[in-house]
Amino acid sequence: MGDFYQNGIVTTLHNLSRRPLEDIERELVAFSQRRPLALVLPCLYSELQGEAMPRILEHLCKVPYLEEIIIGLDRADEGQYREALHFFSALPQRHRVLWNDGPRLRAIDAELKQESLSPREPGKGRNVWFCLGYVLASGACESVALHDCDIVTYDRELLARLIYPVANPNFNYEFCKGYYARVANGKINGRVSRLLVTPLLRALKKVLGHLDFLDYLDSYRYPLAGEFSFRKDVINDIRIPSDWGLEIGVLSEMKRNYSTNRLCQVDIADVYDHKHQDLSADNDDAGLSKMSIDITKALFRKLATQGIVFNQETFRTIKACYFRIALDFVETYRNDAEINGLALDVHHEEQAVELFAKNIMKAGEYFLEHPMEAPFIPSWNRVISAFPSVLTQLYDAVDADMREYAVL
Ligand SMILES: O=C(O)[C@H](O)COP(=O)(O)O
Repeated sequence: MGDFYQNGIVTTLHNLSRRPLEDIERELVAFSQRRPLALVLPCLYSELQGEAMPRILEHLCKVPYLEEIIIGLDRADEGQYREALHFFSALPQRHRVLWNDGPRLRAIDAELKQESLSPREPGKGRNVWFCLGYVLASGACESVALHDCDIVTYDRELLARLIYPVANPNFNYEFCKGYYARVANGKINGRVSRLLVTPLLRALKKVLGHLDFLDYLDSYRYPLAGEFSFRKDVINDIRIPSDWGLEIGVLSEMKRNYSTNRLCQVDIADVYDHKHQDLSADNDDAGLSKMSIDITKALFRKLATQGIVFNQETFRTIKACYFRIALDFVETYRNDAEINGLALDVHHEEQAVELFAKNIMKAGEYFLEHPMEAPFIPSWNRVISAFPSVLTQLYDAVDADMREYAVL
C-alpha cells in the first residue's frame, strides 16, 4: 500500500485500501445508468497475436458496465481485418472495429486531406483520433477510458480504477491519467519516463525559470502512461500530435482547456508490464530513440506556444543541465532498486541518458529548422465545421465494414 501524499497540481487518487474489484464494479454499473461508459482500444493487428491482447480480451469479456468498446485497428489488410472481427466477436458488449487502412476509412481520410485536415503521419495518435471521432459519431457514451493493447499484466481492475473518476457523477473531473509502478520481473522499467521526461522537465524548470506548465506536467506520476479517461466533451477541442508526442500533447491540451481542479490521476495497478522496445541508438526513426525525439519536440513546441523563445544556446544549456540531472537520477534509481532487491543496470541506464541527451539537441535543431511544422491533428470541432457530415460518414463506414467483412 502506498502513501496518501498529494505531490502536485492535479489531484492524486491513490490505492489506499485494496478495495475488492466486485465492489468497484457494482458502483460502476450503477454510475453507468447515468453516464454510459465506453472503452477505446488503439490496437495494431500484430498485437492480436501477441501475449497481451488475448489476456486483455478475456478480462474485458467479464466487464459488466461498458456500453460500447471501440477498437481502432492499424496495419491490417482485408484478411487481417476479418480475423480481427472474429477475434473481437467474443466480446459480449456492443463493439466496433475501425479498419483504419480499409477503403472506406481511407476514402474519408482522402476527403479530409483535401483541406489538410487529416493526420499527416500514421501512428497511435492518428488511430486514437479516429476512435475519438467515432465516440462523437456514436454519441452513445458520456465517459470514456482508453488504454494500450500491449499490457501483459492486464487485469480488469486497471480499467475499473481508470474509468471510475470520470464515471462517478459526484466527481467533477473531466480528465484522469493512470499511473503505476512500472516494475516487472525484478526490474525497474519505464526508461523514457524516468530517464528522459522527469529529468528534462526539471532541467527546463532550471533553465527557463518557473512556469506553471512545467510544474503541472511534473505533477503527473507517469506522464507517458498510455492509460487515461475523460468526459466526452473533452474530445471536441483537442489538437493532438500524431506521433509519440501524443501523451504529452493530451496533458498539455487538458491544461489549456480546463482548470486543474477538473483534472486528476489515479493509481491503476500494482504491477504493470508491456512490450519493451529497443533503445535503437543508431536509428532516429525507431524504438525509444524516435520516442524521445518526438516527445522532446512536442515539449518544445508546447513551450513555444506559451511564449518561450528558443535558440541554439538555450538547447545547449538545456541539454547540459538535463545530462547532469539525469545522471543523478540514475544513482537515485540504483539505490531505490537496491533497497527493494530489484535489478538496475547502471551501464544501460547511462547509455540511455547519453542517447536522450543527443536527441534533445536533435529535437531542438529540428524545431529551429522547421518553424512552420506542427504535427498536430486538427480538433474535431474544426473538422466538423469544414465537413459537417463527417461523423455520419464515419459511423456509416464502420457499420458497413463490419457488415461486409464479418465472418458469420
Ligand atoms: O514509458 C516509458 O518510459 C517507455 O514506454 C519505455 O518503457 P520501458 O522502458 O518499460 O520499455
